[in-house]
Amino acid sequence: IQALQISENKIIKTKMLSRACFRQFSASIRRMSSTNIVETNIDSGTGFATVTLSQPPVNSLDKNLLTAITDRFKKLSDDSSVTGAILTSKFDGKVFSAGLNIVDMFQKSDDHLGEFWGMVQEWYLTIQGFPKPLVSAINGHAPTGGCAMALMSDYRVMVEGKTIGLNETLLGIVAPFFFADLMIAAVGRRHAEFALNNGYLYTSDEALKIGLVDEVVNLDQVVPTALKILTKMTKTPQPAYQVCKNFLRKETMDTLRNDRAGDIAHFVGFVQQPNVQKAIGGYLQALKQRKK
Ligand SMILES: CCCCCCCCCCCC/C=C/CC(=O)SCCNC(=O)CCNC(=O)[C@H](O)C(C)(C)COP(=O)(O)OP(=O)(O)OC[C@H]1O[C@@H](n2cnc3c(N)ncnc32)[C@H](O)[C@@H]1OP(=O)(O)O
Repeated sequence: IQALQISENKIIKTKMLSRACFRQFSASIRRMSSTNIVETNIDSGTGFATVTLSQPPVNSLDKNLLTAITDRFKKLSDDSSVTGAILTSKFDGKVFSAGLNIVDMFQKSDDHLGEFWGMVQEWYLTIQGFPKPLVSAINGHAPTGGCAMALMSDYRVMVEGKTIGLNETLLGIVAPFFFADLMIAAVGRRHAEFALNNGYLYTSDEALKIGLVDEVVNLDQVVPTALKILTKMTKTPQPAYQVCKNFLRKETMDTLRNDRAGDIAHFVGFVQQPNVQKAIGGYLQALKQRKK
């Protein structure tokens, strides 16, 4: 009987302990009501939000994902309990993001293209204007728009052995001016001209050499390294951080804000050209056939 009582007490203690652990865990990690394509967890101890892009197969930025990311960052901006954020991908070791969804630019009406580009503008203005420290944990390939999204963060930690770059010209399209300015801000005009004109995709190590990313680490160190630097960045007095970030980024953002309709018209006119459509169609086909 005594033995039974002891083991029952042990069970009760174990249950109490696991409940306490659960309470502690749920108190420290808050899961934001996320869409399943953008998962967000907030650590209530540090106030760090981890935003994980989770749209299979490659996080291509279609209308749904652009809207979900934009909404998420707007909420994180407004949430005073959030001190900073990490942007990463669920498909670690594979793809951070494959950039804008090419299907959204192929054989579409002017209205579809216009709406799509309006969402691209909003996505750019929201992440680039995110007032808190933002670190990209680039845990896979980041071509074109995936690279642009990483460039919108304040620090980039990349996994070894993958590729990153604004390689639009290889598709027969041209990176918009606000992508180009992101590259110029990171690597300077000389490297940016070479990178954009030639649609150059950099390996992680090459990207580190020109300053396109700030650190290259192995896969299991990507997020921990991003957290370490975010901890440092959030120690800077935040009103000063925000004012400084806004001041440094304002000019290009204002150029876009002041003529969003003109920029949309420019995009639609450019993409609807028969030779551009032909190039996009050929590229899409090549992507599909790569696997065969
Ligand atoms: C007069 C002068 C005016 C100048 C004006 C300028 C105005 C603006 C002009 C227009 C600007 C447009 C800007 C565009 C920016 C972009 O972001 S374009 C996006 C380009 N993206 C890419 O090139 C990346 C392509 N993808 C890849 O390289 C690879 O998929 C990968 C390395 C990311 C991953 O490789 P892997 O893991 O092997 O996966 P895959 O088998 O290749 O792909 C799986 C699946 O996804 C499809 N897919 C891949 N990427 C995209 C994409 N970006 N969009 C849509 N779909 C994509 C791929 O086809 C596979 O589909 P299936 O499974 O075969 O169906």
